[in-house]
Amino acid sequence: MTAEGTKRPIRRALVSVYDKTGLEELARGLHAAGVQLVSTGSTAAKIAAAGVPVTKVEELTGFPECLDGRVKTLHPRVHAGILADLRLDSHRAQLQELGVEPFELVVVNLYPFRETVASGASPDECVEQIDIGGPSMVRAAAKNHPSVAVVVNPGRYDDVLKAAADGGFDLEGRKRLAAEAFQHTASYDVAVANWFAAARGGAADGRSVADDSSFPEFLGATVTRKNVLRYGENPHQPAALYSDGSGKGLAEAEQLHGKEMSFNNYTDTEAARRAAYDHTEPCVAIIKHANPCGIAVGADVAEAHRKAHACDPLSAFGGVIAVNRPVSVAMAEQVAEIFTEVIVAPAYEDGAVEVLARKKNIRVLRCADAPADVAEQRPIEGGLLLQAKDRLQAEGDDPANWTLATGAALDADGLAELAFAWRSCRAVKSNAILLAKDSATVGVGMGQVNRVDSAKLAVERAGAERAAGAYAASDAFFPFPDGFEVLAEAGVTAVVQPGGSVRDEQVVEAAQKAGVTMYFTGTRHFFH
Ligand SMILES: NC(=O)c1ncn([C@@H]2O[C@H](COP(=O)(O)O)[C@@H](O)[C@H]2O)c1NC=O
Repeated sequence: MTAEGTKRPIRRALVSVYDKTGLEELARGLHAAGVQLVSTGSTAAKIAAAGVPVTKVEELTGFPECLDGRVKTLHPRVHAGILADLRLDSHRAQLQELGVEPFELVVVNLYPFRETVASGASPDECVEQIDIGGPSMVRAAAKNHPSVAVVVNPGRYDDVLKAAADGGFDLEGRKRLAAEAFQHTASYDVAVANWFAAARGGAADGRSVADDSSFPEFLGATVTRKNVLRYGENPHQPAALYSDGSGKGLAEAEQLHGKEMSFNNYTDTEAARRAAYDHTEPCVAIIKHANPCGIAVGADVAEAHRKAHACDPLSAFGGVIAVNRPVSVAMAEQVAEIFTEVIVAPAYEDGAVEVLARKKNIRVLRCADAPADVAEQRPIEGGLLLQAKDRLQAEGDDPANWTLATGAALDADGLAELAFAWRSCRAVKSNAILLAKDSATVGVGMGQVNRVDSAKLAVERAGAERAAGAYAASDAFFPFPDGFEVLAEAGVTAVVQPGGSVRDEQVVEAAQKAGVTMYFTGTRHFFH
């Protein structure tokens, strides 16, 4: 059968919408195309006010809308009209017997449940905004797509009017609309289910009374495909980008210039933003393969960028840059000199994008918000792991709370240097050892399966001159003195580490012998 042959002329439409955008034009257009309209309370009132004839659903059902709108369309005269499979003689005959006329079009959009929750409304108000009749009609019409077209999005009204004037939607079109409709109700129900899961027990801190954990018993997510990417981590891996619909975060960043973002660009940019926003002063983080090749803070972003780049100019080639402040023209001029894959910032001063855009390929992203404090998910086969985000801790990450394990206490400037090293170390993956000077990284050791090799790498990267007098941070404790000794031999001034090893005493003794100041934070920041 041709697509033309599968068309279903639209004679009668059921319209019940919370969001009344475009409703008058839709009603006028449908009426002009000879479509009879049946509608609920305020939707019908608006259609009538636009001068378009409309039958109220109450006239159809012979039953008043009641219980504050909880029951309007939940009636066999409505649902039989939606669910009759008009391909079947038996269904058509039954409709005739029952005196029910079928609908060929259902236009519905739902009560604003998410928006009501986001507004901080009371539990009762949120519950009242759980639409029942709307999803019932949408699901019924979508199931019966061989006979009915269903529309849940005002953005589709132009298509509806074209179809109404042109013999109706064909089967392919009705299937597409049905798929959209089920996505719409699925995402709506997930929002409701998540809200219940979080609210169950009603504890103010969100804890479930059932098991006293802060984790919901049910975790639903609906994401929609935003882009198909060229490929994934490797060219033989197909990949795509999905958005959670919040309109926020890296997935929704605005691209101001440059080639399409790749899968690896996204993962590196995510890591770069995490690193840059760990600092409160103007900060620039340069990332390659999810690890920093330079992080620095400065009086302004141009200074921070110069210092971050100087850490490891070789590795910064082709890097991803994140900034926690608007990019100035001065910084843009510097970046434009260096091959850079991506730059992401909350904003760009006038003229900065134009300077960056001198390079054809650099991807320039604007992402207004700081990274959100959301729980982290990691899929594993058969499930996923969920953990709270590794936030900076008021206790262990504030030098005021550190314990001096050995050596002379640092003055305020020295402590600030060590605190910079500690905060930056959080951005380094697997056995992180980081050397810093003048609030800039100078040597980063990462990705090793033992801490000694990371220490050697950090020292080697820094070079003898920069390592001497540097401030060192280790993301986790030294299990033996050997890793520390590599740093001491290189001449570091001070080391900060969580402490907590069974051999802490030996490590502290080694520091004492070497005359190196050592602080314990009591907090660890693994990052894998
Ligand atoms: N209960 C019902 O029978 C019912 N039928 C339709 N609705 C919803 O009522 C709204 C439209 O109502 P009105 O036309 O009165 O503005 C739509 O969002 C629709 O999804 C209902 N409301 C909630 O469940």
